[in-house]
Parts: sequence; structure tokens; C-alpha cells
Amino acid sequence: MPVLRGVGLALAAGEQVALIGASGAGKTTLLSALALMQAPLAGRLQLDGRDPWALQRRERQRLRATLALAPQQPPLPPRQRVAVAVLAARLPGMSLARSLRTLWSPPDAPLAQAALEQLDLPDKLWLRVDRLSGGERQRVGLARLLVSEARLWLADEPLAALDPTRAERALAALQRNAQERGAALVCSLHQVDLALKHFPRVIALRAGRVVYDGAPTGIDGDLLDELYRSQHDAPPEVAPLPQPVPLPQAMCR
Ligand SMILES: Nc1ncnc2c1ncn2[C@@H]1O[C@H](COP(=O)(O)OP(=O)(O)OP(=O)(O)O)[C@@H](O)[C@H]1O
Repeated sequence: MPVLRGVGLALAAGEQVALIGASGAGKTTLLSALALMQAPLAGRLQLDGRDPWALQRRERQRLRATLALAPQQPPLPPRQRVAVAVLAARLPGMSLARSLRTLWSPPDAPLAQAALEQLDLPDKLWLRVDRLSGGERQRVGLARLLVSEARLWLADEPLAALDPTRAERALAALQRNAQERGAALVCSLHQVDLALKHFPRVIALRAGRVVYDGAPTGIDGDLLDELYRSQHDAPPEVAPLPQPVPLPQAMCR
């Protein structure tokens, strides 16, 4: 069954877009489609004027190297050092020899360190990934975007595991770096306040359809109610709990 229906979007180079919508609205599915993780069942997707799914596999891989996706839970190898995990984002553009060196003894470690510092992780470079907290791991996933050479950065709930202060700082780092590098940024967010405050364009999804695409100033309380209202019209009837059954004395000791 299709998850997204009738989605029509165009994204310009260097544009910054927040994707909002209730859980299950289709945000991750849209990001995966943009990251070429899955082909659309119908319709057309074009990157740089080309249909990636009509290209030869090798050419599609080359196109994929221009995209970087930070999933909600970055799949980082647990025993890998943070430096290697971050710099792995640059592997698609590297020669085989440099890739092997990066995996063994990363020559670009200062680049990874600079990205980690911007994300409040100044002292984790040589730690193993499985020693990190959930929020730290999520920021390592974002550091991968910061060092990548992609022109389209896709971040799926990048702030989900972060406290409010780190969330603001991480979002600022993402937006600043994307702007400096001329990369487009599409970021799905459950923090609607941050989406409306920091992004010039907001796309709202409901049940797989785009219900708003424009400036944050056009989003009002009614639209937010519609977006986050349950998909079911009325709350389900909840059966009353059975009366407590008194336990025999012997079971209470
Ligand atoms: N591979 C799949 N097969 C079947 N259904 C799927 C698949 N992937 C996603 N879905 C369904 O599509 C809908 C949208 O999922 P998606 O992960 O895109 O939502 P989301 O907006 O990112 O939600 P959340 O905010 O909870 O991460 C959900 O109902 C989900 O169950």
C-alpha cells in the first residue's frame, strides 16, 4: 500500500526545509525516497533533472554520493571509533587507498573533531561508538552530515534524543554548515516550535499528503490541530478495568 500520495515538491539548491506532521504521516518515507533508498511506486522523482531510477546502477550510486541521510537512529558499528564513524560519510568521494586509510587511521581526524566540537562533543573522537549515550550517538550521526561532501542533507528527527539546549545548538550547527557549504537541508522535526522559528519553508504532511508548503507564517493553530489530531475521529472506547480481585492472605506475604 502506498504511504505517500500526490506529493509534488521542488527543492532548490541550498534551500532549507522543515518537514512536520504527526507520527506515521510519512516524513521518514519521504526522506528515504529523496535519499534514493526506495524507488517510488508511481510518479516521478528527478535529481539535477535526471530520473535516478532510470540510470544505470553505477551512475545511481554516483548520484547517491551527492546525498547524505542522517537517520533517526544512525546505524553506527558499535566497536568503531567515533572518528572513523564520522569520516565514513566521506568514503563515497574517496579513492580506494584513501578509504582504507580512513578506516584504519583517519588522516582527516581534525575535520571530524571540528564537527564534533560544533555539536558539543569535544572529547569523544577516539571513543568507541558503543560507549556513547543515545543523544551522543545521534549527534555523531549529525557530525557525519557536517563532514560529508553531499549537496543535499536529509536529517530524520535529528533532535529526537537531545535535550532542549543541545537541540537548539545542534540545529543551528546543521543550518549554519549547510548554508556555508551551499547544501540543501531537509529536516523532519517533531519540535514544531523550532521548525517554525528557524526554517524559511515548512512542509506539512498528513496521512501521506502534503497539506501545507510555504512560509512558517502561514501555519496557524487550526492547521496544527488538523495535523496532529488523531487520524481516528473519536477516541476509541476504553473498556472499564475489571474490579480488583482480593488476593488470599498467603499470596501477599
Ligand atoms: N516498509 C513499510 N511497509 C509498510 N508500511 C510502512 C513501511 N514504512 C513505513 N510504513 C508505514 O507508513 C506510514 C508512514 O511511516 P513513516 O515512518 O514515513 O512516518 P513518520 O511520519 O516518519 O513517523 P514518525 O514521526 O513516527 O517517525 C506508517 O503508517 C508506517 O507504518
